Amino acid sequence: MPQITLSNITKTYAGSNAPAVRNVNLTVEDGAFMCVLGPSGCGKSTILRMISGLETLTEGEIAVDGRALDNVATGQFVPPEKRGIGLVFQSYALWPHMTVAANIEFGLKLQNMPTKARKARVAEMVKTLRIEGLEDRYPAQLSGGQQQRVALARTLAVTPGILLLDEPLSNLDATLRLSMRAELSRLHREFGTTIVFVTHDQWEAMTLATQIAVMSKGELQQIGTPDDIYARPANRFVAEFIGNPPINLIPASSSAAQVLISAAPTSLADVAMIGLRPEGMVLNTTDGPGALPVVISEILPTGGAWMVEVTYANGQTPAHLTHTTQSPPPWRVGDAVFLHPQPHALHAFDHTGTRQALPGQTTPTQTPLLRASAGEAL
Ligand SMILES: Nc1ncnc2c1ncn2[C@@H]1O[C@H](COP(=O)(O)OP(=O)(O)OP(=O)(O)O)[C@@H](O)[C@H]1O
Repeated sequence: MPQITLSNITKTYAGSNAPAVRNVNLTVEDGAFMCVLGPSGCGKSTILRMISGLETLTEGEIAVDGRALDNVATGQFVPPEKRGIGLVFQSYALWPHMTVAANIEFGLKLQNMPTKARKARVAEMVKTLRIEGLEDRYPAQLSGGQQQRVALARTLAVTPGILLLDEPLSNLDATLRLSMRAELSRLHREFGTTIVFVTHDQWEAMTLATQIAVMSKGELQQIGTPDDIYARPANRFVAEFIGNPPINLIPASSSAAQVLISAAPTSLADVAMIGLRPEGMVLNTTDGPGALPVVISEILPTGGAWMVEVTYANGQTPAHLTHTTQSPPPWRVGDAVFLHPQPHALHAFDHTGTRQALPGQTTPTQTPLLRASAGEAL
């Protein structure tokens, strides 16, 4: 299956003075499930549309297995229909006047596949996508989730080496999203297709991706495995964007940060902000190195888990932190306890927002890109 390479790609739409995508370098390895993740308007769909050929580049090159599909310098441009790329958008764009079977068969007819082979392929896709019994219905007679499956079946029927998915699950309810996620994962395993999946949903990206590319304001912030992105965020933007509830951030100059970091022998000279993941701390009644004396200010059950808000009031500026736990907290609002940070859950960020590895921590496997502009994005 193919590898996709984006080299220094920039896109500035006509009439706009700021690029929607700026100087992005990204390699999607053969057989990868790459999620492009970021807030609305950060340029995710633009990247996908450029890979598909629906948008042209302003600068740079997109290549598949070393063959340029779009190269601004040489003027090379392969039209979308010649790229061998399947595309599924948020709106499924099924042909309304064709039945489910005819929709799936459509691309195979264009490929001049003989009738018998075509029918067999449609039957295979219907089975794979679990839409048996719906073959003779029209799109208007299907639920959103069924339409979604038909759109995927139609795209996968022509066995594209590359599959581009733009928020394909966003119109589905929570239960259907969950089962479609599992289905996408299964399809990726079965077909080995190289997938680029655009989403603003961090949970979707964390559960599906083999690699995640996090974007902000048209720029790539970090590329890594879900674990890299969560445990070793390259900068403050990534640390804050990933994680729910979000990471606790405390100015390094505050006395709360000084206490928390005292267990990790390090100089805070270059550090502007300390981050602590909500699940990366223990509350108990024992003092110790790095333990922060706090008071429980709120306990919120969230169904099988609890959010515990705590306040540290000893310094000049009080610090409010959120803790999450899977066990029922034995505390009551107003109880005084000690907060013990777990070393792996503590993060330090410098004045540009770039993460500084603390003693015993590693730096991200693939670092970022555009250090200065990552700072700008904060
Ligand atoms: N055809 C266009 N002409 C001009 N500007 C555009 C066009 N398409 C997108 N943009 C702008 O480019 C930027 C990136 O848009 P894009 O659709 O790639 O973002 P996105 O991350 O996919 O957002 P969303 O999650 O909301 O779909 C936005 O500021 C958007 O307004």
